[in-house]
Amino acid sequence: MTTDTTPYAIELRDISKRFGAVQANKDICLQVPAGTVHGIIGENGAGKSTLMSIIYGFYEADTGYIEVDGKRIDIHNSQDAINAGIGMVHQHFMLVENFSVLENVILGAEGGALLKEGVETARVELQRLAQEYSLDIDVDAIVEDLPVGLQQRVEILKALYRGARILILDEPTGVLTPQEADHLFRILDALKEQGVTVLLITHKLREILASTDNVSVMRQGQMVAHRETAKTSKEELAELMVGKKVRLTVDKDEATPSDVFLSAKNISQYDKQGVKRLKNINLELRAGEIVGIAGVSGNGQSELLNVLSGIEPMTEGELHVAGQVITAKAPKDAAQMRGLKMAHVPEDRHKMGLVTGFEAYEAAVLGYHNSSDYNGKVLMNRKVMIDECNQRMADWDVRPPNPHLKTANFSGGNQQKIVIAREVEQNPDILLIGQPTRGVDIGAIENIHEQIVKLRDSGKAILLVSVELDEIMALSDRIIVMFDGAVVGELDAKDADERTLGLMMANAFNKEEQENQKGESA
Ligand SMILES: Nc1ncnc2c1ncn2[C@@H]1O[C@H](COP(=O)(O)OP(=O)(O)OP(=O)(O)O)[C@@H](O)[C@H]1O
Repeated sequence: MTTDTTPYAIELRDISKRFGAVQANKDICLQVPAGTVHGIIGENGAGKSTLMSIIYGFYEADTGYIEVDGKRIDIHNSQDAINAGIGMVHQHFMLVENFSVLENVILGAEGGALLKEGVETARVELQRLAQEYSLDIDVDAIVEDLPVGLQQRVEILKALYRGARILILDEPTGVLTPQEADHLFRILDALKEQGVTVLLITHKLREILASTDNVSVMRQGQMVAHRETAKTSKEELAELMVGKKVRLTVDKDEATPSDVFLSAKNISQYDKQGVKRLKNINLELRAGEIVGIAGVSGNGQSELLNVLSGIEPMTEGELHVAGQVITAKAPKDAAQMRGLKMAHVPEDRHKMGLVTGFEAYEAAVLGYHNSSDYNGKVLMNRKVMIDECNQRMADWDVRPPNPHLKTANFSGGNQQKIVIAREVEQNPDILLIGQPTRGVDIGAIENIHEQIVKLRDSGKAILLVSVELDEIMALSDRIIVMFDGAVVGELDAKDADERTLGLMMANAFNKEEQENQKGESA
């Protein structure tokens, strides 16, 4: 109970959950007042997603129970959670892509909605919800045509339509552009105003400070601290999460770039529909430098990484790498690019970085599995693979350090460490790296950034794509800005600030400068 005897919207009492040897949650207690946004933070593998999965009925707790509005409820599956007014927006959306927003929302909650009047009633209800919560969405749009930010709003609508009064958001901004993230936080304000309670999991302390009322910290399966957000700081929260002081900036000396390792000349790419996704890209990557690509996602950065890494062919242009000229007529695939000492950390670890059914030691050699280091004459050399995996898990602090755990069963941030370690430890001449710290906790970010700078200092070339402007500014020596498939500007990282980059990313920089000049001369 809260002090004024209003029951908490949700209260967790001594929740514990074990997976084999791993105690994922231990005696977790949490009290969340109604109409508040409650942040939950913790290192990768601390047990946040497990706890949310228990609340939403994906897992059953071994011991402990949950109260909603002061009443104990038994949650054995997601339907029980939905019946108790709990909704969840997952990191990976669960939508039918070729269905409309309306169809997605009523799917599984049809009741009478399958009948014609039912659909109309649902449409009216959806429009009302969309308006009430600032969701700004066309209910007849087809989901696959919507950008990720809007797809996420469909997930929120789905939960609200099912009557959710408690909404769980697991890393909701991981895939959003800064503008989409801002809109999401406006939606959270609207939800709060209507008395909805939000549980927000995020690694971004800036978001915690900006949008939550209270925050709880998990470490190694336990709840170790609760704070009122207004009375804490980034530094305190980082320390509470990791158990030691964390450096929140990147420490690096000035770059001394030398030989050109990669040169893209007039590279263009058309997609299957004939739309030009990459427009005459020219760029050079030199030994000993980190080049950051800034841009609102969807402006060609992913296509650029895919073409440079050999995952997709270019349509026009030339790529010069390690003395070889790669063209649309003489393309190379990803395996051949690896042979040119180019490594690639893909933006989406699930789709391209890992095979989630593989054990960690198998995933740790993916793409390099034909190397004679791992591939014996007849069978794979498992002992070498497992020994190496053990070593990397120790060096990169992968938790749990178990080479035989399926990669699906590692937490998101630990999956990311497995992928990055695999690519960096090949000691490539060129590293293409997309969203290196997505879903990664603050302590592990520090380590990943250090490793990237170390690679640069050993004379390697790094191309970094990230939606995190802070990360681009902190790591890069040079920043290239993309807009609508083209390079629209380049800056020395020393001259970059958030405002300039933001304007360049919206292709509005020169326009604003011109406006300013007009204003001055008037
Ligand atoms: N189905 C499962 N089988 C075995 N172990 C699991 C399973 N799900 C989670 N774990 C383990 O439980 C622990 C907690 O994982 P969880 O995903 O809850 O962490 P998290 O705090 O959400 O991490 P992240 O920030 O990286 O997403 C981890 O050690 C993880 O490997």
